[in-house]
Amino acid sequence: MPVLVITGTGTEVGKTVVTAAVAATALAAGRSVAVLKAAQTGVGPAEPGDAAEVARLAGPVTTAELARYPEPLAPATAARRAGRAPVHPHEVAEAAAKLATEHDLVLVEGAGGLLVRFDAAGGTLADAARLLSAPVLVVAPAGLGTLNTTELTARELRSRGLDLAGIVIGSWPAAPDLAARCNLADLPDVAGAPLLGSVPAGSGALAPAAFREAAPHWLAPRLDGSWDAEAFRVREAPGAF
Ligand SMILES: Nc1ncnc2c1ncn2[C@@H]1O[C@H](COP(=O)(O)OP(=O)(O)OP(=O)(O)O)[C@@H](O)[C@H]1O
Ligand SMILES: C[C@H](N)[C@H](N)CCCCCC(=O)O
Ligand SMILES: [Mg+2]
Repeated sequence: MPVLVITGTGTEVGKTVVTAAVAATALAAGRSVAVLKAAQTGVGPAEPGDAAEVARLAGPVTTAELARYPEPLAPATAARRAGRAPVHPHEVAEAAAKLATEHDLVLVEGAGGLLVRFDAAGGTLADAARLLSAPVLVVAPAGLGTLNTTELTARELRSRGLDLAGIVIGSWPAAPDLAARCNLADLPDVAGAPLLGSVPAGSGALAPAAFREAAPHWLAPRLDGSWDAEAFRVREAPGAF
């Protein structure tokens, strides 16, 4: 199934920008793309959400959002406080599977990190990935502190039998410090999965045409949307790093 679940080590790590880069790369390779934001929090009804931001940066993708809660909180908390129905993992999986029948690639962006709760029963994006048997891409920051949160995320994925496709650095600094430079060797090691790319800091502010032109160069070829589940199981590090 052409579904890639995009999670991160936390919130504000660049999941949306990475999702846009993967979408732009797949579009440039001639593939049709859908972007599903499982639950959007912290955005008002008339404001663009993450899926709209992906479309703005990447180009013509189908966008979908299962629920929107205005308070900038975990989806389960925001739903409870709003007195509204939460989004359950099976609904995320069903929506992604439906989009997958009509698109070459479906990108599912979570909210915050992997174990952020979507419903009162503790359902998470990991549960949706499991229902979909979809590989998971982990977006991580560069710098001191990322090794621990990346390894925790990778271990949790593995303990659930999920396929960790690889790591992408969400915002690679123009002047990387010692810790960031060392991350290039250490992140794949602690994650047990390849570093599949890095998006330069500030890329989210590029003009869409410049973003679309540059995005394929930030990612390993396997993220062009032509991958299949088998290809993603290959664990060699990309030459670009
Ligand atoms: N490579 C980048 N270039 C420019 N801005 C970036 C980049 N990465 C992250 N940002 C900025 O950092 C902030 C967080 O990024 P982003 O919205 O992608 O986070 P997220 O991981 O998707 O968070 P959420 O959990 O809210 O979905 C945004 O303001 C975004 O513009
Ligand atoms: C509001 C924010 N930008 C995200 N949409 C939601 C992040 C939830 C994080 C919850 C947590 O880990 O404490
Ligand atoms: Mg986001």
